[in-house]
Amino acid sequence: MIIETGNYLELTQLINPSELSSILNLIEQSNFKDGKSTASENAANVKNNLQINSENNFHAQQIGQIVHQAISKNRRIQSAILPKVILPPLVSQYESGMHYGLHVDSPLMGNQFTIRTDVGMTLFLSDPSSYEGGELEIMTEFGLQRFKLSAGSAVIYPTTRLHQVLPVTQGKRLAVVTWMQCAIREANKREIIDQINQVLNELSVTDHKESHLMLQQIYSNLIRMWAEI
Ligand SMILES: O=C(O)CCC(=O)C(=O)O
Ligand SMILES: [Fe+2]
Repeated sequence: MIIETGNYLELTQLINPSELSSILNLIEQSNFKDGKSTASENAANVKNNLQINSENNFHAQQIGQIVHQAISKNRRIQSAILPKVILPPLVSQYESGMHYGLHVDSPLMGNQFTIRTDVGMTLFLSDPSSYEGGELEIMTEFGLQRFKLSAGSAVIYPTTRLHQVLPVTQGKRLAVVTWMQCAIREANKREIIDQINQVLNELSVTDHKESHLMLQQIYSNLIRMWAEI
């Protein structure tokens, strides 16, 4: 029995190749703007990239829908993150020489509605061999972790951590970034809920019907105790 655990979720192929090419097509029809416009004052000082903003942009809204659907049907995300609200995503582009220095994301975000940002997500859109640099580097509680994932794969991480996008020195890095408010605010509680859910899935294919039912009750009651809706 392997229980996946932790607050850094790596999702291989969050979107499939056809969703990826739809997103890339939509991006081709959109215009990028200076990314400083969506950063808080402190972050704007270290932010040097280009962005497409979902608000008032039809193509970006369609990208948002594809990403939203992929998040909603992904069982690992639903189990470990319990998203309550997902922000309309931003599409970002880093060309050679661009980077996003060490920063902390705003705790509250959103224009049409405000969410508390519990976790952030980067969905990588470019083939990692097509650009140099551009790793997402997070100062985790276990030390520095770098992510440069395959096109279509994503990482979700606690927004409480300082992070940066290292300079792109060659090629172009495209990514979709978004933030979520979780039904359960604290990461350590979400981890317990996720672990129970994984044991429940293991038990569901065995004959331990009473244990399964009992654990389902514990799982449900803990969510009732901890969720803020
Ligand atoms: O592109 C990324 O991997 C993360 C970008 C980021 O940190 C941000 O937009 O706040
Ligand atoms: Fe960030």
